[in-house]
Amino acid sequence: MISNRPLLRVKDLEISYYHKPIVQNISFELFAGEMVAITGPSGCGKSVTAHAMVGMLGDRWKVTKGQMIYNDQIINFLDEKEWQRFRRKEISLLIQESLNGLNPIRTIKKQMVETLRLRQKWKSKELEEYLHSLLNQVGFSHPNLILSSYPFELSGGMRQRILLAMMVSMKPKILIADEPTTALDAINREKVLTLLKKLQKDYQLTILLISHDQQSINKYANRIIQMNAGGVTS
Ligand SMILES: Nc1ncnc2c1ncn2[C@@H]1O[C@H](COP(=O)(O)OP(=O)(O)OP(=O)(O)O)[C@@H](O)[C@H]1O
Repeated sequence: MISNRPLLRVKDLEISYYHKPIVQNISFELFAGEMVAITGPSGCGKSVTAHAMVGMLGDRWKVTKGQMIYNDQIINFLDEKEWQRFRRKEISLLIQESLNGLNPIRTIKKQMVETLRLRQKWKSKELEEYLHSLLNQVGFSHPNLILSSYPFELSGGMRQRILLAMMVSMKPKILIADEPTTALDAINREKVLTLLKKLQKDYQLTILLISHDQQSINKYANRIIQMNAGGVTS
């Protein structure tokens, strides 16, 4: 069920690089439980906006105007430690580069266990069962095979689904997926988007999908936000 109170409000946001405004007039709201797509021409500021929402703008970037309000709290001014906590518990960002974020010399199991231990202490049997259920949820019917694999042994689509499982295990309220399917072939693209839709339903997860793929957006999103060089028009 989609709530009628916004979980996140972005109000008249301006983001600058070296004090020069690059992205301006960004205003939109996200409601709990919906999947919203942001689309717009290349370079209009979709990724920069997504990074601002999780406190991951680079050194020379700054939010110079406007507000980001999450659950009635202004989050513009969180410090790095607070952002880290925020990214684990509230809003997670899945970006193409996160695929490289999987450590190539560690098995999937080691990496998943590390992530899960960030959230809570586990007894080993429970941990094992939870790992299996997470991998089942993202569509793997032979979790043991996946857990003993190294990232290079898996396809891009499989790695994407593992990252999603790891993010979901942190139980964020909002997941921002920035072009999650661009590097994938049509079959894997469909798998990842179907999975996002399932996670939205199963966990009441709010999803912000940044995508150029109009067909997928129309098929999967509850609502579309159109961004352009002048900001957000919806
Ligand atoms: N590291 C950077 N240094 C300087 N300018 C940058 C940097 N990253 C992005 N920009 C600029 O910021 C603007 C917004 O870029 P952004 O990547 O957010 O666009 P986008 O809408 O996500 O594009 P795409 O759809 O191609 O991913 C663009 O004008 C881009 O050139």
